[in-house]
Amino acid sequence: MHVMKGASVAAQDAAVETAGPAVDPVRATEHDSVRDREIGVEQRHLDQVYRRLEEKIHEAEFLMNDAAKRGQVGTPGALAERDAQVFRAGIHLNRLNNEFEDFLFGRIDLLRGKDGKKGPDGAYTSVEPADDAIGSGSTAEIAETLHIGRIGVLDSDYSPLVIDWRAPAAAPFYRATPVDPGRVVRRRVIRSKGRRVLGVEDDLMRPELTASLDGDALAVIGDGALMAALGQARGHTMRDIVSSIQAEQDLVIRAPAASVTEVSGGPGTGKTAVALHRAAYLLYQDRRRYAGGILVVSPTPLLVAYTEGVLPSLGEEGQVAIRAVGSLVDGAEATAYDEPAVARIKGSARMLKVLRKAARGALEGSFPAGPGPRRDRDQQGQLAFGEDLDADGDEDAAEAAPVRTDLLRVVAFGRRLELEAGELNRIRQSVLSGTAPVNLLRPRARRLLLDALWAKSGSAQRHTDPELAAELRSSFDEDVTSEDSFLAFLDAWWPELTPRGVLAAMADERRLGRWSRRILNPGENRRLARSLKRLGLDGGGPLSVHDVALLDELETLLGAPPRPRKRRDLDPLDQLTGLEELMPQREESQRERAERLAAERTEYAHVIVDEAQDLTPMQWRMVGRRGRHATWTVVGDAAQSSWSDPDEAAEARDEALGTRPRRRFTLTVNYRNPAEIAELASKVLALALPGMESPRAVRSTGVRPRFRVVQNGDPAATVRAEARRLLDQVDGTVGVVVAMNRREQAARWLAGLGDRVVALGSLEAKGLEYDATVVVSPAEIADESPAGLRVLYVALTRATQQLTVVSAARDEPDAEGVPDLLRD
Ligand SMILES: Nc1ncnc2c1ncn2[C@@H]1O[C@H](COP(=O)(O)OP(=O)(O)OP(=O)(O)O)[C@@H](O)[C@H]1O
Repeated sequence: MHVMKGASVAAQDAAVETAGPAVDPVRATEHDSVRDREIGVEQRHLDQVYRRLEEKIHEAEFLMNDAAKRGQVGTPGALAERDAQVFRAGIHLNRLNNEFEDFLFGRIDLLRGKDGKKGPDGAYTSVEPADDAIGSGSTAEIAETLHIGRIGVLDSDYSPLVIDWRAPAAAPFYRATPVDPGRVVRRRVIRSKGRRVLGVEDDLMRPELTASLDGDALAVIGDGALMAALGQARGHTMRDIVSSIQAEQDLVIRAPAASVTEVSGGPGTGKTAVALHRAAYLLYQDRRRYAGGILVVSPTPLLVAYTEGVLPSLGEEGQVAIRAVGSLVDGAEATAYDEPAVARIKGSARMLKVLRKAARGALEGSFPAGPGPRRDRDQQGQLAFGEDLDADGDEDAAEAAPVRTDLLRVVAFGRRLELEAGELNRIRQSVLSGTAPVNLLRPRARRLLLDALWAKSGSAQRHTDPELAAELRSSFDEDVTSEDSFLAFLDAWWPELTPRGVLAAMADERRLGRWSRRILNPGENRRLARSLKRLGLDGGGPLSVHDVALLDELETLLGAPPRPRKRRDLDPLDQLTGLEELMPQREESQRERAERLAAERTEYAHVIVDEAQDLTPMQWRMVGRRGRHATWTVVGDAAQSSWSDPDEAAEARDEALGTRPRRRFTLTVNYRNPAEIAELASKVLALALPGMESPRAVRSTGVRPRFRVVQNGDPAATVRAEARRLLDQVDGTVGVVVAMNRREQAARWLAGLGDRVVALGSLEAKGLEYDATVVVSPAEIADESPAGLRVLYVALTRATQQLTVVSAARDEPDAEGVPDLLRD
């Protein structure tokens, strides 16, 4: 591997480890003994850390048992806190023993600081060295050594054995550079597995110094912890980057949480990794504030699955919800994609107007032959719309004959009273003239019906005494509302609408046409209606990813109908103290309760949007509703946007983020793609967004992308052969990226090749990475949608090692097989 940035002694070291005889044996032995000695030093430290952790767990367990024995010692809060401590300590030890390859991963050796102040973690706080820290002849003594790990551990004398990576004292581990070293002389990355230290890699931040530690010269072993991490084979899950976070990334991770943090950067610059590490950092910084939960919005379930393990590996679980944008609404797990033309309509801000009309229109007697939407509940309580109900009704409808909504007929005070279509319509319009959600207007509609019937009854004039008049009125209302015919009418005339029900009603092209007049053109109207047919008559069918934002909007427009309150015997103490909220429920543990609350949560304290460039205006509205009082971190790359109208989305984004001040960061280094692949991808970037700069690739492999041309029009054999070849070449995963409509075909092409290789539609490749990729027919991907070139750019930037481009005839490949789109 040829390293493009900084000098690599790692290559030499690798040679020592693997090539043996190629290196001078005497030097190699010396080198090895220094390395072994340094590994031994770190091993002793790690042993000490484990001893201390075990001690702490025993301490916590003892306290716990002791407290339990003595029953009522301490407040419930203190007991719960102790419980939580034992629980956390147990988790940590379990993890330390089993999961982590590198619980302790870093170390910095520092010069004496300007002042002698220590922070809460026991480390000196000064960033700059004391004026006399460097002696004559550039000699210096190491004054402080800090070990950095996934959690902080204090020794019994409160000296720091391990500093939490998120603590201020750990920042120099990430920030120090030879240009701006601060107090750091040597930065060491420690590789360990379980309780065993396997290796160390050092970077010298002040190579000009002759530094010593406890009288011995400071040893320097290898370098390139970053390069080692980047060269590793990729699996099906993302790894954390905690031991090699780079300075520009660290600035974002530790940015203050106020308002909005916006991060842009090209493919592979670590935006997703940075966003997840930031979530862990924020929780560490201010756990109380973020107890309100952190929501990470991810574009696809595949990316959710890919990134899900990162936070637990950083010691954080429970407070962070990573949700795909198609799963933000409870009960909706959408994975289907609409064709681009339909997605474009559903995502557009114009849909808001259509939905507003639909939400109200669904109520009106706009259905042929009088009857309104039939109330018909399935298990999920969804409203089903009768498709153009026949006025004659069904044969077997005798017991549930459709209720007329153009005439209300009741008997009250022994008199027959009627309201006719015109009057009913006037009442409805008057109720609807307000802006309140439709379902919440039902009580008002009911009241106006009663007013109109009361007026008809002529009873108002019977008493002049206001008290008697009021009494009479109230018994009139009781009389009317206890009549089945009135209740049945109200249910039919002002039914409780559900989002799915209204969406399903929009599948009728004529009806939708009325609601979308002058908003969508007839072609768009037809497409939209046709796509919603998938929901079925009862609205219970499968949703597309874009339907979910419409559902969420409808939920707001319709409003949750008022539910009758559950009666329960109130303990007067409950009301006085709110104890019910504070006390742990007996039948539910603290932890279960936390999980339940997290599941029920609809608003969050912090919202992180990954791949933000892809949110449509309607999706921005949906995400915005979940963070109305939140602080935000928004990461994305305009060059990778699969949304056709970036200006419209930017507007919706501004609306969601409001006027909160924004802090902007740009990441500039591509850690994923070797230079050879990045260079090829930049050709598409130049076509998609002329003038946009590509991020700088940090390494090069010397392996150029390969080009293959499909024979006889069927890509199966060519793609399969390439996938097989790449599986032999790399240790990790291989991704085959095709146009969306070839997804299923492509899975068949790869049948039997094992689970290291996967087929992906172009939109699904978003955010993911593989050791090697095969991109099939760039032209086909580019032609899929108005944003096709940007989608192709995403597809071409997924590989960490090797890339093969397979062209079909429409790609117009040249003699070398290079498709037209990728030529100079
Ligand atoms: N500091 C780092 N140390 C080690 N690996 C890193 C570092 N920064 C990023 N990486 C690796 O680079 C790859 C790309 O990171 P990530 O997926 O977060 O980038 P991204 O900017 O979100 O990319 P894209 O926009 O293409 O989705 C990942 O494998 C990540 O682990």
